[in-house]
Amino acid sequence: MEYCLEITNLNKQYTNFQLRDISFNLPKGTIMGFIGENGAGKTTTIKSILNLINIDSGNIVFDGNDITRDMSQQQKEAIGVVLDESCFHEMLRAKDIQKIMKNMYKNWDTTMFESYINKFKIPTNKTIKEFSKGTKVKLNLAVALSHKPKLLILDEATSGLDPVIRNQILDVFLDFIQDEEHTILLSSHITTDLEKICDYITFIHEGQIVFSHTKDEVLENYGIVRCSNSNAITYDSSYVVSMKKTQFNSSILIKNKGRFVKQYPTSIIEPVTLEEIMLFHSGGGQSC
Ligand SMILES: Nc1ncnc2c1ncn2[C@@H]1O[C@H](COP(=O)(O)OP(=O)(O)OP(=O)(O)O)[C@@H](O)[C@H]1O
Repeated sequence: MEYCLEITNLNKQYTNFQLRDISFNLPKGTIMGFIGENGAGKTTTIKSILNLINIDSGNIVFDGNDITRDMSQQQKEAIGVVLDESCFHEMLRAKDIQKIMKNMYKNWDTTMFESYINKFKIPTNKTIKEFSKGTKVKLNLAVALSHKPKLLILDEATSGLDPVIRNQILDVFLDFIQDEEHTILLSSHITTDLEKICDYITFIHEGQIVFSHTKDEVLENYGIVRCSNSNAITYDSSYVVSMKKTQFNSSILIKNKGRFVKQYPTSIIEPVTLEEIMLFHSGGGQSC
C-alpha cells in the first residue's frame, strides 16, 4: 500500500499535556477521520505534521519524503490546510485573495478558484468581515483546493456549520479523492459526517492513539452489550473497554466482537457508532 503520510513515534511535551508515541499511516487516495475529545491532541498532532510547532522526537514522512522539522516550498504547496478560523485579513475580498494566492502558489488555478467561488456562492464584492462562518470556511476550502494540493488537512473546519453546508463540503471532499493521488486528513467532532465519508478512523485519547483502522474494521470490532449488572461481571475483562451502570443494568463497550460472540453466543450485541466509541472511552463509562 502507498502512503501519503507516515507518522512514527511522534512525541511532544507541553507543561500539562503530552503527545505520546503517536504513530499512524494515511494511505493515498483515502479520507481519514481524526477523532478525539477536546484537548485529546488532534490540533497538536496536525501542527506537528505542518511543522508549525517543534516536536521533541518522532518521524513524519509525506509522499515518501521526510518532512520532520523541515519542508520545502514545493512540499508546503502540496498540502492544503483548512483550520477552524479564517487566516485572511478581514478587510480582504475573494478577488483580493485570488491576486495574493496567484503570486504565492506555483500551481494556483484561477479557473478552479473561480468555479469554487461560484459553486459555494461566495460573494466577490463583500469583505471577509461581512461573511458568515460557513462562507469563511468555504472560502478557505476554495483556497486550499485551488493550489492543487495532494493532501488536504482540515482541523475542525466544519464544526458550527449547518447540515446543508456540511453536506455540500463533504461532496467536495469525495470529488477531491476521486483522483487517487489525493488524500484527506479530517479532524472533526461531528462523527456522523466522518461515518459517511471516511475510509479510515484514527482515535486519539489523552495524547495517545487508541486505534487507527479502516472505518469498517472499527465498527466491526466494537459493540455494545446491554445486560443486567449481575451478568456484566461475568464477562471476560479482556473484551470490556468501558462500562456504564445504572441501578440495575449495564451497557458495556466491548472489543473483539467476533471472538466475544463465539464465547458468549446468547449475548445480544448492538452495533456501535463512532460517537459511542468516543464517549465510552472518554469518561462516558467506567474504564476497565
Ligand atoms: N502552546 C501550548 N502550550 C501549552 N499547552 C498547550 C499548547 N497548545 C495546546 N496545549 C495543550 O495541549 C492539549 C491538547 O490540545 P489540542 O489543541 O491538541 O487538543 P485537540 O484535540 O485539538 O482539542 P480540541 O478538540 O478542543 O481542539 C490541551 O490540553 C492544550 O491545553
